[in-house]
Amino acid sequence: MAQAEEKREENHVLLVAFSSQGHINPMLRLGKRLAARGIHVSLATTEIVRHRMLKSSSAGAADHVTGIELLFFSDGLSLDYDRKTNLDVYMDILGKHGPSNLSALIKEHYTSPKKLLCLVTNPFVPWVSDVAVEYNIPCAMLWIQPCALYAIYYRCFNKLSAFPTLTDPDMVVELPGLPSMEKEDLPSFVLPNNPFGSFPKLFSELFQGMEKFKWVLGNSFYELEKHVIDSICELYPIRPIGPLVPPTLLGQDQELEDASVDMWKSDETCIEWLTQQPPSSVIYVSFGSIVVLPAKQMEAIAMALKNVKRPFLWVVKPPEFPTPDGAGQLPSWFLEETKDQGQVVRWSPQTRVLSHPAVACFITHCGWNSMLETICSGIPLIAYPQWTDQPTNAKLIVDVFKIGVRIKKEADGNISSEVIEKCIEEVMVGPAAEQLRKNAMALKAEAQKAVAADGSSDENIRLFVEEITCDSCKKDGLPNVGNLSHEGQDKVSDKGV
Ligand SMILES: O=c1ccn([C@@H]2O[C@H](COP(=O)(O)OP(=O)(O)O)[C@@H](O)[C@H]2O)c(=O)[nH]1
Ligand SMILES: O=C(O[C@@H]1O[C@H](CO)[C@@H](O)[C@H](O)[C@H]1O)c1ccc(O)c(O)c1
Repeated sequence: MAQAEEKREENHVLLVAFSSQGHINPMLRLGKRLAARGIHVSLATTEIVRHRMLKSSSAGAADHVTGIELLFFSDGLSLDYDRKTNLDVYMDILGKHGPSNLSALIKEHYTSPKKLLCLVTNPFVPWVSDVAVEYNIPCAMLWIQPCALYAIYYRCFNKLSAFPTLTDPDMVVELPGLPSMEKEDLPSFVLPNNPFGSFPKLFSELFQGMEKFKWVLGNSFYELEKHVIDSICELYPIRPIGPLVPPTLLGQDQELEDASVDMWKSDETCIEWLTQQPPSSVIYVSFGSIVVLPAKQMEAIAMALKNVKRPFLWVVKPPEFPTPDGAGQLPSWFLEETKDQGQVVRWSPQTRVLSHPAVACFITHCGWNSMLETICSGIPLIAYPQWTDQPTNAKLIVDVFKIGVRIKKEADGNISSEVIEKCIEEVMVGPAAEQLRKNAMALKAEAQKAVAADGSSDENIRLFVEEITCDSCKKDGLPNVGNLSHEGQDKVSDKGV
């Protein structure tokens, strides 16, 4: 036992993630890249994850993911509490109980916590940096959204730029390295009508206290977001180390195992069905793990899919708790009237779907994991963003990456099936569609280059490992330098920021 503990502390990094699949999986993939460079890695998250993992698989344990040990602490709520509907309460209770429960977990599992090389946290659990201070361990943050969002929040919550207010809700926001943004392009948490008070509070504390993080790593790649990455490098640099997606999507060794958890059991039958479809013919539709669309919007999508008469694969994830008025449910006529046209599943093996040759495009809520997976599959997107980072991600898809189109809402906030049908035709037929496909394939190639040996992201991981393991850096504290693999950020290290 004493020997095992000693090993655990030697060259060891502890990752701490918020409980959602889209937050844990990029952390695990970062863990895998650190492990490939000789670091021992564990990941701590809350008990609800263990519960969901056990429910989704036949395995009797949830203690390891491809060599990464999983540790769990309580978020202070019972397992059957509806965290999604009561998001503000959840974030508040997690912020109150998380720090002491994580601290107790560290004490229980590590005899000398000080020997940990680093704690790595993600944005929804920023208080991990206070636990790092308690044990005198350096702390890094893995930013799990586009670097653009990091730059927007940094400027907004440090009051460095003007953002919409109750008196000027329609102002256009101009920020360095980004296109002009109207209110529908901004993250919902910075808008005056945002109903989730916990997030502006959390982000204000996070972005006004960035000095607690010695490193900010980003799940993105330099070539994808160079202008905005350069624009923030003199404020508080972010080093892109992604995309953190399964190795098979990156053209890496097919034998390399992915590091990820599944909180829902995926329906593999859709892969057999895809195999029977013509190449580049299928419209894939999914809104991720959290979004539940109102009945009217489900109806508009259903109608559009039926009318375009193309094969489709639609993920309709049953809501975990009862929803009002048929939200998240298929219209009653849909399955019967489209039975020879498409498939509906409750949860798909999404990365296998996106890289399947039969898939032509993806109608998506624009969660960042889904977007990165699509970029790495080289297919165009149809953006239908809902909240948080998604509106800005949609703006990036259309105006910066130029790999898709966006479903425009009507004045009353609803969407019409005609508009969706038009978007589908735009990404599937004609010279504009051809250009989107070309752009998507070019970004896929850039993503593969970034993570390959000596690529920009690989170089940033190498640098991070060098810095967390270097004795003099540990003792003296590190300058917060950005990505040294390109010119813009070299300037920062010259100035010794
Ligand atoms: O049917 C599905 C839908 C989604 N996903 C995965 O769930 C994650 C969703 O993360 P994202 O950031 O896109 O959105 P969120 O669900 O967090 O809103 C992605 O990795 C998807 O590959 C999946 O495996 N099957
Ligand atoms: O933010 C939540 O989940 C998703 O995270 C992705 C990475 O940050 C993001 O790109 C995507 O748009 C989000 O939907 C999230 C929020 C609240 C909650 O209770 C969760 O379980 C997850």
